[in-house]
Amino acid sequence: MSGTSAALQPPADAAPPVRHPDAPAPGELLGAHYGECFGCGGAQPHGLHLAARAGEGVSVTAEFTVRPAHQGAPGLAHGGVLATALDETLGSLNWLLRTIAVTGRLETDFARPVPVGTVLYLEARVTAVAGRKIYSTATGRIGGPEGPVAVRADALFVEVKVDHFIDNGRPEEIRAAMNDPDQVRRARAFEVNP
Ligand SMILES: CCCCCCCCCC(=O)SCCNC(=O)CCNC(=O)[C@H](O)C(C)(C)COP(=O)(O)OP(=O)(O)OC[C@H]1O[C@@H](n2cnc3c(N)ncnc32)[C@H](O)[C@@H]1OP(=O)(O)O
Repeated sequence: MSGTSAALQPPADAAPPVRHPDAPAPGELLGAHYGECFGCGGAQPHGLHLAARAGEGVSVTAEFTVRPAHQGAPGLAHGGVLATALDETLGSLNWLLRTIAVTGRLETDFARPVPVGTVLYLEARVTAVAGRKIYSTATGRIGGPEGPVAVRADALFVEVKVDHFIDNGRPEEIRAAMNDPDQVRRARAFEVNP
């Protein structure tokens, strides 16, 4: 069973997404937006270490290998971890729009169990943009990039200013991020979005 709630239906005045002219080229790895991110950061030992790659248009692909630390039931991936993989992949679409945005709503279908050791092949694309609202959709396949869909999600991301993180994040991590030139460069690249 699957379906999307009314909150995830783009309004009539929504526009197709526009790939930013400075977006990474199709095939290019996007890299982590933050080293400590549970979804994509390299500094989280039990994180997903999800590596997203730019696709055509406003789309990305990503792979995530389910490890023992990601279990829910014995030998199976935890549903929340799979939702995280979808959320992170959908979030990485914002690199192609050059927009800072956070997940407002995420609706997930779990269609097949995903065993430990499985590579989840994720694919996401933006479907529409309406003001600050970014509508997107993602699938996660198993057995190969063309394999059966195990999980899927529809999401609404909401554009925010960089102050969203500065005002709400724990001061220790904000201070450390602001003292990291690479982190500041990544944030600035998004902030000057025309
Ligand atoms: C540097 C790059 C960083 C990328 C990080 C990616 C990491 C992976 C993605 C994540 O996991 S992000 C972390 C999880 N998400 C959050 O922590 C967000 C927490 N929520 C908020 O901070 C606010 O609720 C939010 C910024 C989403 C919205 O608050 P605002 O006060 O800015 O906006 P507002 O409430 O006015 O809503 C703006 C529009 O979005 C709509 N909206 C907001 N939340 C919604 C919702 N949950 N469902 C449906 N619609 C929603 C809202 O109805 C409205 O529509 P209209 O413009 O048509 O009136």
